[in-house]
Amino acid sequence: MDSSSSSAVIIIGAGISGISAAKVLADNGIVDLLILEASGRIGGRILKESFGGVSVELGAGWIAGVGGKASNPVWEIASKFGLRTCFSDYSNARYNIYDRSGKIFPSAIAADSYKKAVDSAIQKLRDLESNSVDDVGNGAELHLTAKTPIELAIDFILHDFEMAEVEPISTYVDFGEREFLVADERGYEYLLYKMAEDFLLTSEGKILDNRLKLNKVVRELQHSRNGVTVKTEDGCVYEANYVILSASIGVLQSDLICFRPPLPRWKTDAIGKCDVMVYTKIFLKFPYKFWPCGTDKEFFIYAHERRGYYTFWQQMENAYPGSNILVVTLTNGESKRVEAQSDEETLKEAMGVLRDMFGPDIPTATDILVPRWWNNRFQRGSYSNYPIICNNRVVNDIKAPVGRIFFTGEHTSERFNGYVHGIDTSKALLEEIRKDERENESKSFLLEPLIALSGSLTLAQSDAVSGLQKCEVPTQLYLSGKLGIPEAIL
Ligand SMILES: Cc1cc2nc3c(=O)[nH]c(=O)nc-3n(C[C@H](O)[C@H](O)[C@H](O)COP(=O)(O)OP(=O)(O)OC[C@H]3O[C@@H](n4cnc5c(N)ncnc54)[C@H](O)[C@@H]3O)c2cc1C
Repeated sequence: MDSSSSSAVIIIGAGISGISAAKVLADNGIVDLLILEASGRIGGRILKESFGGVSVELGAGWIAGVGGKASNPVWEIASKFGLRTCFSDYSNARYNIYDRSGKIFPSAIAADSYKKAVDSAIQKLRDLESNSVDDVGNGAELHLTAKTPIELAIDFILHDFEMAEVEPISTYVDFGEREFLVADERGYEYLLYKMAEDFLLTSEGKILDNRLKLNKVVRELQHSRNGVTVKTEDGCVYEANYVILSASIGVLQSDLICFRPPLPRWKTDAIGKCDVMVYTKIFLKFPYKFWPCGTDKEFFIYAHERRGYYTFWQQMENAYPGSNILVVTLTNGESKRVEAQSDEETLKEAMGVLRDMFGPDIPTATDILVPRWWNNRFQRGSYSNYPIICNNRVVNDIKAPVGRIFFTGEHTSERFNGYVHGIDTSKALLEEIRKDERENESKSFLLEPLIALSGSLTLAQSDAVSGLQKCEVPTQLYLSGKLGIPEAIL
């Protein structure tokens, strides 16, 4: 067991943001780091699992935003390491909408319903914008008028899926409107291992570096102007000058990590304002295909009077020919409901829906996989869901440091929250450390006579001397926009 080891920086969480933060620090010569990860692996919400003979992505599955003027950095890394991907064409989904008797809605009706839903949502969005309210809910306002099964189904795919027509999606705006599904046996997480290889000791695909500690659940962060003490569930204690916390917004909203002293009110208020989206991909394996195939049939939709009831389906034939796998996506309330029931019950419901669409004679799935992101105490949901018209202050407060604790993770990115890429990493901390070093150099020069004396002082007195090398400027100055991050903490 580690007892009270000390590092320059402790990074909590080894998802994409924790690993990229560590890489930025290491690339800049800060190698005295420690990564504490609660689970037994790196990757966080980038997670593959073997299912039905192939590798499926339970978390992030798509590289969203490709083909535009600017290059998507995740796409660049994926291309560099030869990750196998498959283009996803959502544009036909609206022409594959099934009613409960298995009939496909005529394309004219589907197109018309789709246009009406988009127009009405855009109009409502404009109304909300012109009301200049600070924070406007998470989309519920946009879909109040959907009533019939087809309207509800379209509404679900417009809002619970990102189909660019309604809310401008920053990944599309910045990087292009194409999306590629990762279909690689090594998984999306392979990119993380390749990133880690650059700065951690690895051998044959395994990370051997003892600066990465798995199964270390951080339960307490005790912080002061001098540093941070990190306590883990197994009773270990680690000291650091700084901490970077990459736990998800759902975890920050839970009581998993206790802060001593508690986080200030502006911080907890901001954390509380961000909604958590639950997004669940349920995988079903069949003995043979009974659904129509082809590139224009990759996605299909089930129109039911209950919004989001097994609405959005994807067949995996384009990604993995011959795999005979279907994926259905549930969100929020439906996700939580399904997480709480047995997989047998979920299988029964899903088969009921498939039999509505394809008739009573289709075979029952031989296997089912139901991820449980909501009930995972290291995730508590799938990704952050900021209000549609959001005062930037909320995101800024969520990412602002508190003393020596810095925050990173998808929820701290103004433009790309909810996605794998664009995550703010440790550049702010890096500047802070550099500044700290410069200040310490000049201050220790000035304090040399005092420090020389400290040999004859009591412990408390010498602490006070080292305390003289620090000064505190309220983090609120950072928040008021008067200071940048480094100035705010020093
Ligand atoms: C179902 C699903 C589908 C998605 N689809 C896409 C997609 O198609 N495209 C896309 O770009 N993005 C997608 N995302 C979002 C994407 O996965 C995330 O934005 C991204 O992976 C978040 O990375 P992160 O490092 O910020 O957080 P995480 O990956 O959650 O990393 C945080 C890490 O912190 C650890 N941790 C938490 N608490 C503690 C603690 N107390 N002590 C120590 N460690 C702790 C966790 O175990 C975790 O490993 C999806 C996510 C989900 C769940």
